[in-house]
Amino acid sequence: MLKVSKFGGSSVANAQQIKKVQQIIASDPTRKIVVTSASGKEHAEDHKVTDLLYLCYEHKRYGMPVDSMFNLIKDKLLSIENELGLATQLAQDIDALYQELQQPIELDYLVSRGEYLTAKLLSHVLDYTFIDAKDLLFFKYNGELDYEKMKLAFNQLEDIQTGIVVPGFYGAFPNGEIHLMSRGGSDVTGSILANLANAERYENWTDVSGILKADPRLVKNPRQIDIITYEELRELSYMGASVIHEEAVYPVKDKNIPIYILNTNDSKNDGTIILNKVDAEKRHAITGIAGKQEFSAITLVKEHMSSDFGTIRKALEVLESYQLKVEHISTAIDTFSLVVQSSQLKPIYYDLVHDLKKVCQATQINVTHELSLIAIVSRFMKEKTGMSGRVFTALGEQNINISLISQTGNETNIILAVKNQDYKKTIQTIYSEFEGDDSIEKS
Ligand SMILES: Nc1ncnc2c1ncn2[C@@H]1O[C@H](COP(=O)(O)OP(=O)(O)O)[C@@H](O)[C@H]1O
Ligand SMILES: N[C@@H](CC(=O)OP(=O)(O)O)C(=O)O
Repeated sequence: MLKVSKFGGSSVANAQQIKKVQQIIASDPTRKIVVTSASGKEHAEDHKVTDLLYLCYEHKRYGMPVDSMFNLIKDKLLSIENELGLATQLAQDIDALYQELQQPIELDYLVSRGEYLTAKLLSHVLDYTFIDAKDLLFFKYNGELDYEKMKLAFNQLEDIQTGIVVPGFYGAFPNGEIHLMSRGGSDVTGSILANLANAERYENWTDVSGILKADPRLVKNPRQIDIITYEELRELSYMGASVIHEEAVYPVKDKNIPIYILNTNDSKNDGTIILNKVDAEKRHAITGIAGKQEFSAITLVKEHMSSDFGTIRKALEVLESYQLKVEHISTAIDTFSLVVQSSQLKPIYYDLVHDLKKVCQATQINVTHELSLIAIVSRFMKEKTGMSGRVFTALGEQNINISLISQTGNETNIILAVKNQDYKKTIQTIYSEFEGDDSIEKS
């Protein structure tokens, strides 16, 4: 049986980190498929190679010099090669990229070079074969993954038993052009490869010991989640728990392949296991809390809406015509609110409000900006009473006003909107409210 091991940017940020990766791979002979992100931040003030490549592209676009930024990338990668005492083609590859940068260059191709160069370097360290993602991960022109084509390519790989390293974050369109995934996409590459390999497990190695009950940048020493379901993970990651990309769930879920979130800096820690179904022996109140900032709520008021048909549908059609994604809906009798990302709303704001008013014959439309969405996720929520009561009381005691509330019949989460200024305090307050609840009840 094989394991697919994906290493995030922090795991390949410098030579010391790469040595840890080498030890992790050497400690388990079934770790034959390795995916890597581009070299990431060594410390808080450092820059991710991916961010520098985006900056190079933007500078070039505005006719500004790129050399200082490009040299940061060059120095970072070459110093890793140097410290590890490797003799590779890296310097020539980087110089060739610099030459390409003097000509018109596609953004996706340029940014993908971070993963490409890092994976080449790692393949030398591990003595595994480098497989370019453009020859293994295929997209159709509509952006969907082409699993049939990927299966064929994967089955033709000859070096799996000796080990392969694949760059994450990109693949190719049918014409061979590079197509970049969304940020954090190397997690998805790992998940796709785990699916293709029918892997025993998908390991996602990062700089934290698994998924924590809250973002460690907001809550001091949050507890670690031992086991979580795919559904809970998807909700937490979509709502901002950035430790793993929200789309990484689907390829492994189909085949019931467990995901392990593990710490490159503490490889003995069991981390978090993500499964389809958990045979729980402990019931906790909440699995985790996550949140995202910068949302707007469009609130539409229409007299006698309760006796009308189709007002919400018409409003949703207007938003669809502007390709504006609805994050949440809450409804009352003659009014409803649609929550959207502020950055998507901004450029179309006046036209959209005008169209909504006309198409829905709204009495009034109010838009509230600077909102944050916070999700409280738990697979046990259904079985527990008083959860929302505790959340509201705890927030009330801190004078935090809740702008919107939503919960679906699944009862796996409660979603709240609060003002951006209350974002951090809300997450901290909810975390403290439930912190002591772990392992209090046995099933
Ligand atoms: N609930 C959470 N649990 C763990 N980490 C979280 C959570 N929410 C946010 N994070 C952040 O996610 C980071 C790991 O993700 P990322 O930076 O993408 O790592 P990598 O570069 O290894 O892919 C952690 O360092 C942490 O700051
Ligand atoms: N390097 C890409 C892809 C990725 O997955 O990175 P990381 O694993 O470091 O989050 C990014 O920064 O978006």
